[in-house]
This record gives sequence, structure tokens and C-alpha cells, in this order.
Amino acid sequence: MFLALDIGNTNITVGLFAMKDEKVLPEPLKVWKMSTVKEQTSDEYATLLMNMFFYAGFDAKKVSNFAIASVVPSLNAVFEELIKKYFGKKMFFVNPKNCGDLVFAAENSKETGADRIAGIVAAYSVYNDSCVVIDFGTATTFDCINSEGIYIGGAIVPGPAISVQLLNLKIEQLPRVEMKKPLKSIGLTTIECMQSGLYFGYIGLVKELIARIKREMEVKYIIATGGLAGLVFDEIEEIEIILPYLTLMGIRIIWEKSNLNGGN
Ligand SMILES: Nc1ncnc2c1ncn2[C@@H]1O[C@H](COP(=O)(O)OP(=O)(O)O)[C@@H](O)[C@H]1O
Ligand SMILES: CC(C)(COP(=O)(O)O)[C@@H](O)C(=O)NCCC(=O)O
Ligand SMILES: [K+]
Repeated sequence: MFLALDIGNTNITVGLFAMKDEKVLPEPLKVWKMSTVKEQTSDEYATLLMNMFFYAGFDAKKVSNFAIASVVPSLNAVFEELIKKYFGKKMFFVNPKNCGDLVFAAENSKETGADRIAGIVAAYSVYNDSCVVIDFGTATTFDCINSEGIYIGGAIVPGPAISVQLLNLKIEQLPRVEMKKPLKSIGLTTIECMQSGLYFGYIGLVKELIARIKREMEVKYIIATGGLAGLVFDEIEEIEIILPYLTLMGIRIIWEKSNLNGGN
């Protein structure tokens, strides 16, 4: 079996895939979410992982290949050590150099986050046309690939949860609020005012960026992914597709291409 790990700044999303003669089957058998805790050791994460396998009825010993898209470098060595110590395997890290035939517009290649690369590779491999991927994660990322498969870049915005935390952290009288759609945009209580600003303000932000991207490139598909995609999907008619496991799909595709070229 094949294990793909998407290490984000809030969650680590883990996808278990079946394999058949070096090919990884496209749909994950199981997906788990763990919290991203930078202080966590490889033994602690291994315990979590083994327990998740056990309770889902999978034999961890059957995992022969591992691949990670990490945007939390401080956890890379932890997971490299975990895979070595508990599985005796080498880790494959998605990075701008080994992401298959993805072509980067000149200057944006070296520093693009592995999750953004994985998402755009997956989107293009599914749709084979111009796509914008919006990943509603800790940060919200917009990633654009044109019809020729050239990754032309995108945008990075603080995710709603960061805005919620910052309002509470920086402003003495503002409480922590849950990010949810209020009944009206004109709020009465402080909480209603915050929820209106956060929810409708954020929807407007996403719509504005989509409109501007559309003036700079021809867009065939707009695909949402990430933990908060479900929250905003119904509000933004420009987003027709939601693929919760897009990043995991991209990790699988990139690893497989590298494996077939003898890269792993
Ligand atoms: N199932 C969920 N339902 C609602 N919100 C979620 C869910 N999973 C994650 N989130 C929220 O989405 C954000 C993180 O999403 P995720 O894509 O897991 O982030 P990252 O990849 O940046 O770690 C956080 O604000 C988190 O609270
Ligand atoms: C933009 C991101 C923080 C998004 O990560 P996430 O919100 O999923 O934790 C991540 O892709 C990242 O750290 N990127 C590096 C900078 C760049 O992509 O240009
Ligand atoms: K993400």
C-alpha cells in the first residue's frame, strides 16, 4: 500500500492507497486528519498513525511506499525518522524539482509550497485544461495553470481561521467567534458584526480574486479543496468543483511519475 501525507500548518491529512504492480490506485482506501503539532516527536506521531491503522482495520506493515507534501519544514525530519524507524523505508518529498512534468513560469519555481504544487498537478491531470485551484487551508491559496500545463502562479491570503484568531488576539474586547454564515450582513451584537465581516468579507475577497484572475488568464475550471472549502462552496457560484483530497491525489501522481522514472 501507499501512504500520502499532506503536512499543512493546521492539519496533517493522511491518505492510504492500495497498490497494484507499482501503480497506486486513484481513490484512497482511507483518509485521516491529525493536528499539526511542531513539538510532537516521531514516536508520538507513529503511535497516532498505528492506532489509526489499527482502528480502521489496516495492517501498517503492508505500506511499502510513502510520500509527503510538507509546508512545515520543522516536521520533515520527524516524519523522515518515523518512516525509517517504524517502517524501514525512505521518504519521498514532493518539491518543485521532482513534480513530474509540471512546467513553472520562470521565477516562481523554487519556493512554491509542496501542497500548492500537488494540488495543481492533480487538477491538471484530471481536467487537462486551464484550472484555478483554491485551497481553503490555514492560508487560502489560489493556484493557476494554463491550458498548456504551465503553472503561472497565484495568490496567498490569510485563511479565515487566522483572521478569527488575530481579531481575538489583537483586539482586547473581541471574543473568539465561530466562522459561520450570519443571518444578515448588518450585525447587531459584536459577535454578529464579527461573523458578518469574517464571512461576507471573506466571500467577497475570494470572488474579487477570482474575477481578477479571470482577467489575466482564460479559466476553464475552478476547483476548491482544503478544510474550509465546504463552508464557502455554496456561496461562490464561480466554484463548480470541490475535491477534498486534491492534494493527496497530487502527491500520488507525483510519486508515481517519479517511481516510474526510477526516482524513488
Ligand atoms: N472538517 C472541517 N470542517 C470545518 N473546518 C475545518 C475542517 N477541517 C479543517 N478545518 C479548518 O480549515 C482550516 C485548515 O484546513 P486544512 O486544509 O486542514 O489546513 P492546512 O492544510 O493548512 O493544515 C482550519 O481553519 C481548520 O479549522
Ligand atoms: C501558502 C502555504 C502556507 C499554504 O499552506 P497551508 O495553508 O496549507 O498550511 C504553503 O503553501 C507555503 O508555505 N508555501 C510557501 C510559499 C509559496 O508557496 O510561495
Ligand atoms: K492545504
